[in-house]
Amino acid sequence: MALHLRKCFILPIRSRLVLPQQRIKSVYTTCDGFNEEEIREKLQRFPGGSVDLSKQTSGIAVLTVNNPGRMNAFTGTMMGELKDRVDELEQWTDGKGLIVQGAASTFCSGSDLNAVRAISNPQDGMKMCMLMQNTLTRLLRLPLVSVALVEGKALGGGAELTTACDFRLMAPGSEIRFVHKHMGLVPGWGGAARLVRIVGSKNALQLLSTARRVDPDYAVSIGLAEEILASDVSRSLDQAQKWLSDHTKGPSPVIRALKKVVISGRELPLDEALRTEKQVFGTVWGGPANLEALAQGPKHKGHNTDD
Ligand SMILES: C[C@@H](C(=O)O)C(=O)SCCNC(=O)CCNC(=O)[C@H](O)C(C)(C)COP(=O)(O)OP(=O)(O)OC[C@H]1O[C@@H](n2cnc3c(N)ncnc32)[C@H](O)[C@@H]1OP(=O)(O)O
Repeated sequence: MALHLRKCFILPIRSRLVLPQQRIKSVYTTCDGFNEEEIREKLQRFPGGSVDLSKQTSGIAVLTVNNPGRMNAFTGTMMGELKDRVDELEQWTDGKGLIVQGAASTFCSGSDLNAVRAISNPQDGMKMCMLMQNTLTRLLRLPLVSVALVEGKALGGGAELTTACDFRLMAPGSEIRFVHKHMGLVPGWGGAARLVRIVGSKNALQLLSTARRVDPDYAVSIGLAEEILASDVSRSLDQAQKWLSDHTKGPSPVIRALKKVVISGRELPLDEALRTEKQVFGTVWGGPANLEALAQGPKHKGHNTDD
């Protein structure tokens, strides 16, 4: 074990965040006994569905959990595909926004119970856990403003997936539900750690210990969701696109830099967050967008500076 550890290079937390010109690092590495190939090979035995990604010239991408015959439950192969899509998004340097949705107007009903039954031993469960925690942590750390578009049901791992986005928009009648207690489980994809940071530990403990249905009104009241969409289900994605484009108006490098400084403010001790902020500031100060704004002179007279 000692020899094994000496071979590992444990990255300090600051180097695991998204820094300029640096790949986002994973939570678990070989030092933690994590072998991605091994768990992905095991999960390959549970095929079905897909995780689709469409990147638009607007700088907004749409990631779709696509397994409608099973309420968009994650099969084993879909867990691997989600990781591959996050890899793709990390390489997408023109991007500034991301919408995560489910197919057929419902979000996601968590892990495919058939896969769960087949890997229900602690060792395999924790390996699946490490794969999904790595992926969802990197998803949240992408330099993209991300929104979970919640229609229908987001249950179990599906509820955890909503917490791996910066924001949540909910369609009328939709629900987020941490059903883990009823499965004799706790969240394993990082959903508990993120939920505490979103709604606070009291609300998080209530949602987990009651496994209650969180409808849009309640979600907004506890800060789990930003807004409730208009009732026209056929336009949910359009509404989410409009909401996100309003929140990402401006040059992509600036929007990406803003997400980076918020990530470091959220995850790093103050001194390190300040150092990261200075580093990111250096990537935009005197950059094209800054120089163009200076050339235009003062323009922020009205309340809405986006006019
Ligand atoms: C903890 C976390 C983890 O892995 O760490 C997890 O996510 S464990 C998984 C946590 N998720 C759950 O416990 C949700 C389980 N699913 C449900 O409670 C229900 O299906 C709802 C999602 C509420 C939808 O109910 P509804 O009556 O509308 O439809 P339904 O139940 O007939 O489901 C339609 C079809 O989707 C399938 N289906 C639904 N959810 C599934 C799932 N998670 N895994 C595998 N199949 C699933 C059903 O078996 C059914 O297939 P057939 O027509 O062929 O019968």
